[in-house]
Amino acid sequence: MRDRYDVIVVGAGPAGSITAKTCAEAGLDVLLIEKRQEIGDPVRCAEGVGKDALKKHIEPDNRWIAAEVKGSLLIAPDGTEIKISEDTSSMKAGYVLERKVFDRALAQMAAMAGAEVMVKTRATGLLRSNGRVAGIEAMYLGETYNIKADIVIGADGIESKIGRWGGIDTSLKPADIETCAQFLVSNIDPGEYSTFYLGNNYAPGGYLWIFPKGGHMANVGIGILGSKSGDVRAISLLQRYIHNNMPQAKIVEMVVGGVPVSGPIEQTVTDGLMLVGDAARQSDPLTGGGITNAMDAGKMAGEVCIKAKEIGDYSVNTLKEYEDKWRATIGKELGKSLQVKNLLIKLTDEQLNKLAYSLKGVDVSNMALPSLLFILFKKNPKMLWELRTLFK
Ligand SMILES: Cc1cc2nc3c(=O)[nH]c(=O)nc-3n(C[C@H](O)[C@H](O)[C@H](O)COP(=O)(O)OP(=O)(O)OC[C@H]3O[C@@H](n4cnc5c(N)ncnc54)[C@H](O)[C@@H]3O)c2cc1C
Repeated sequence: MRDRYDVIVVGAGPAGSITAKTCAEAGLDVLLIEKRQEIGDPVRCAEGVGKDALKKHIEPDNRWIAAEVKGSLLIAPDGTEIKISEDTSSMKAGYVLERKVFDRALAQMAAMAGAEVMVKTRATGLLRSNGRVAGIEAMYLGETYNIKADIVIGADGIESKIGRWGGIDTSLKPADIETCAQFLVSNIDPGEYSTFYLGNNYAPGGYLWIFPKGGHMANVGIGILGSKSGDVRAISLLQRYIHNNMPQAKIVEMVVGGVPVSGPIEQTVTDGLMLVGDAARQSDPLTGGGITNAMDAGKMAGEVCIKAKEIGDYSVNTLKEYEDKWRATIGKELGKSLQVKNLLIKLTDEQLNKLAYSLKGVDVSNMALPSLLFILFKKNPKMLWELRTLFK
């Protein structure tokens, strides 16, 4: 480790590794640090991604693809099924990853591009110079180091402290967090679709998912909205579901974690600092998916670092280009998803059933989620009136 870099990236998840790789490929001096001793482990993810969104960044590799899924199956509270095919759906159809291997492969790409990678290295504070962020304080093997940089990237996930230390408000209210519990179970046959169960009985303000992982295994999890859960815990609902519906299942791994579902936050850059991925609350408020958004944002942030280095300006004036770019792309989609989520969480189970019935006789199998929503809106204008602005 040196005492100075062009860019320091804190957090070696998908956001951090893609940012580091993008910068290193352009010849910038990059340090990528990860507080855990193994990149990608423990997993905090259901590991579903869309094929096309992923392929923009990395060639699919069987080392980290656990299973391919044909599409998504949405199950209404009364059991009515809606099947959407893989090709056009934005519902996390495509691959179910082995994130322990995937995250490491992304960090390896950053390393191969020239980034220095350090594990078991935790950012513990930010350095400042002339009022701007100018590096980090880090803890490595019990020693504290001050490492300077022109730009610090906060890619430190939902638990991000970098933003707060940099004076950016990243606080999340209970209504902004989906609290999740998941078991990797074996001895089941989950089929070839990612399945989503909706309804308050399964998951208040969220959903229950079953993602096939190949070899008679699946990620079975529940996410519930902090503001809707009351005394109910995601883990208890999950245990009940497994007990009642998959008595033969053997639990081989457990995951707990939170997903930010706030939609776009006010600010993600300041002088010498940018936030990417979950640290910037860029996961989808409707689906909870954040892997490919994190990668897209990492690429955008990396490109802006390169530009900043070229012109020698690391102030918010230059870094703001990243904020403008992600808001115009990822941010727009997050805004729409937030609108849909905010309506869906208000619907009763009966209303959800009604929505599912209204698709009877309609072939939705090759429909993308926006088209599906449009049809639902056309058939249920009163119930979905709040969403009318989405279809202008
Ligand atoms: C239960 C669950 C299920 C999910 N399922 C899906 C899904 O199916 N599909 C999907 O697309 N998304 C899913 N997500 C969301 C997805 O996991 C995240 O959106 C994604 O990992 C965000 O990537 P990231 O790089 O921003 O953050 P992370 O992957 O969280 O990486 C942040 C990294 O920063 C490190 N770090 C934190 N603080 C410090 C520090 N001070 N110093 C050094 N390192 C630090 C952390 O250890 C971590 O490795 C799920 C999330 C949960 C909790």
